[in-house]
Amino acid sequence: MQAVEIKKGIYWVGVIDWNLRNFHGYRTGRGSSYNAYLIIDEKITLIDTAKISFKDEILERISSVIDPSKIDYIICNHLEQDHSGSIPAIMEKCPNAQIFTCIPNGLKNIPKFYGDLNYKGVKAGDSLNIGSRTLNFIPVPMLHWPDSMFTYCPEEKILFSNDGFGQHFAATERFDDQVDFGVLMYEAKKYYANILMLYGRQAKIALSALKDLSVEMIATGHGIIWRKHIQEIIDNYSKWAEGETNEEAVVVYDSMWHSTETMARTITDAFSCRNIPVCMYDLKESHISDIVTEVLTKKYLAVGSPTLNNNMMPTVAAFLCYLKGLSPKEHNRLAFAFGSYGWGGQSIGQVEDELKSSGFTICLDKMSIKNIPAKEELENITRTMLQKF
Ligand SMILES: Cc1cc2nc3c(=O)[nH]c(=O)nc-3n(C[C@H](O)[C@H](O)[C@H](O)COP(=O)(O)O)c2cc1C
Repeated sequence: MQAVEIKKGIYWVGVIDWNLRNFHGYRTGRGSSYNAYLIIDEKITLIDTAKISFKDEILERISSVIDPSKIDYIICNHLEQDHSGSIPAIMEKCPNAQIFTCIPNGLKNIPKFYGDLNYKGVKAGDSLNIGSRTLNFIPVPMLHWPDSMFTYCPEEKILFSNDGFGQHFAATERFDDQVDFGVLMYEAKKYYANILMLYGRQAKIALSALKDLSVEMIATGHGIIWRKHIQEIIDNYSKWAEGETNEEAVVVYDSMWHSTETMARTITDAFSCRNIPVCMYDLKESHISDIVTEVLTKKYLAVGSPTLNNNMMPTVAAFLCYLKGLSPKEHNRLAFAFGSYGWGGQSIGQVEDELKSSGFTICLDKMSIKNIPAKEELENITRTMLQKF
């Protein structure tokens, strides 16, 4: 387990989690990594750690550079256990090390995680001299926990951004110019959609804090380090945080006997007839974390469910629950509901209500069809869609 020198005297000592496929409900098809960075200076400094299950691996990587007992400072940019979980194991090796965490929320909460250790709170504008280098602390509260912060090293022009700009992407390569750019940006978008979409306001504040910094490397807490495509990822974060959407559509549904599915196909076809790029997802086959990645940048969303026992289908309810949590309410996105039913037909109104309470503007009356759609009913959907779009 060798460290990777990312700049003279600065080492990646993280962990690659090749087999991670489910990260608190987010499907991580490409695995992930927990990136930690070791700076060799007068004060040996470790920035972030890794999940507790990988404590031996991170210690081995650190040991390939120095004896871990020599660590003076540990910067905890974020308390979540994928970044902080190995702190106790590392502190056993360097019991006199000082742990830096954000004031007030990091300092207040960290004892609940790791008990009584040598903590020091830092706030915006604070800096730490570690010898020939300085570390400046930039709290980014709610990006995506109250304690989240970035650490910036002006002498090296490196931003240690923790969850900001990260991606769940396991790879032996460490830099953005070494991996496929399309895959990398897709995974960065998927990360933003699933973890940060609801914090657009906070993302904009974080981006404005970076405006005056000279950054040559963004050393993320997950995935690949940015050094070539820094402007592209910052530009995309600005667009995502603004809630910019393209004239594109997403159609999402579940169906028991294909009637709602037939409606979904008709709706998809109508978008396509209007040259609105559209993708269609059956919730039995597609994962909600992949679907919200598309929703992030597409203007229209159509959601369909048949009625099952006076309700929408549980798959649709799960999708809408996830979407409601992530939806930035201030963005003007357009949506409508559709579905087939047998008698009461409650599901379609329920879907519409959920879309409204997720902050979507309803752009078309809900479309309900009793039992199997007749040809004229489908033609009516097409006509309505073509008139609207
Ligand atoms: C187990 C089951 C429960 C159902 N419950 C309801 C219901 O409570 N209210 C209703 O209007 N239709 C109900 N239906 C009828 C379906 O909504 C109807 O068959 C619809 O056309 C199915 O659409 P789909 O082909 O997209 O699955 C039920 C159907 C099944 C199989």
